[in-house]
Amino acid sequence: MKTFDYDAIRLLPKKSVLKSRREADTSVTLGNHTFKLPVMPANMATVIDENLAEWLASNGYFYVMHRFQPETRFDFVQNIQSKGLIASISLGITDGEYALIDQFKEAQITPDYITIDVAHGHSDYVIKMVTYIKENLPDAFLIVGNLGTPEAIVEIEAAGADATKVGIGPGKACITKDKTGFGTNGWQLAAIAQCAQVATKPIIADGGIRHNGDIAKSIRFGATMVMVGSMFAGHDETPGDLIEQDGKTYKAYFGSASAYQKGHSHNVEGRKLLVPYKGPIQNTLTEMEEDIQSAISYAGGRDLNSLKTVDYVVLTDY
Ligand SMILES: NC(=O)C1=CN([C@@H]2O[C@H](COP(=O)(O)OP(=O)(O)OC[C@H]3O[C@@H](n4cnc5c(N)ncnc54)[C@H](OP(=O)(O)O)[C@@H]3O)[C@@H](O)[C@H]2O)C=CC1
Ligand SMILES: Nc1nc2c(ncn2[C@@H]2O[C@H](COP(=O)(O)O)[C@@H](O)[C@H]2O)c(=O)[nH]1
Repeated sequence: MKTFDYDAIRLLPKKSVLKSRREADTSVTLGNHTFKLPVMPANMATVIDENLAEWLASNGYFYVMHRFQPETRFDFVQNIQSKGLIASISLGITDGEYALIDQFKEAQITPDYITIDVAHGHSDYVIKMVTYIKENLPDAFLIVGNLGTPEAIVEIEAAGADATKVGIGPGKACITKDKTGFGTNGWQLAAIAQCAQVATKPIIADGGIRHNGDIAKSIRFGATMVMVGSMFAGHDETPGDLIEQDGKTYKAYFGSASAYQKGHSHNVEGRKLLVPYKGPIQNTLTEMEEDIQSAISYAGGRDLNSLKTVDYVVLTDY
């Protein structure tokens, strides 16, 4: 099996048809809605909170709220939908999560997007949850993760997922490969390519995005959108206090399977690190948009579709 990752790939330019990069359209449709960028912040406690979720929804960006304050999710959905905004939440697969689905059904409230968020999404118990959600909240757009193989994509799509999320262990706060020996760390982009070959529904590339150019590369190899953790952590709007160290300013970024998030030390697969403080998140989103517009121009097109067919080289020294 040939493997490669983001750093080994260079996309090859085609003749541009744009007078200005500002003409390039970076919008993407997922389910019934169209968003400004093919990018979403990771559903992690140090990346998003309810305030940022509402800001993103109000400004045309997709988001997935995390599941680590489980008791707030019902009110969150009710509140954000009362403002005419999209509700997008995460669920686990433990018994209590079924009760939340029942609560939504009884109240006749359907979150617009639900993401099943577990480490190993290719699981009988994930399939059971997919089935339950599709039976009880059929109008919710269901994203299921995380997966890392074509077999998993085929089975989870067949179970009823509307989109799948690919990436086992490429995240910056991740220690899965060291703790278990498993995952797509080091070959995440090739894993996306393999999964995309069998996928009939959108794929979200999750983890390992270190540069804005990695967004274009993800789309070239089959992703519809990307999920970004560490690059979104550290902003004014992301959760956490500023930390001063050696004259520099940081914010904490910790894995959802870190002892810090779990509150215990069993089955830890994540770590805590500091990321540089980055100021307002709008600046980062604008830079991403401009870089994706440039990428579309290099691809010789007018929108994200043009990225899907560009040629590329694999650098052999990696
Ligand atoms: N993308 C990635 O590479 C990874 C992401 N994460 C993130 O960390 C958070 C916690 O993940 P997770 O531990 O799945 O969530 P949970 O702690 O909610 O566990 C999921 C459920 O599945 C059971 N389970 C069975 N086998 C596994 C397995 N191999 N790995 C994990 N759970 C298993 C667990 O039981 P029991 O605990 O008794 O085994 C638990 O009931 C999530 O937000 C997830 O996205 C974590 C690791 C990797
Ligand atoms: N193996 C682990 N993966 C984790 C954990 N917490 C989150 N994640 C995954 O990382 C991405 C974000 O990656 P980044 O490279 O953009 O920082 C996130 O969406 C999860 O899929 C964890 O504790 N362990």
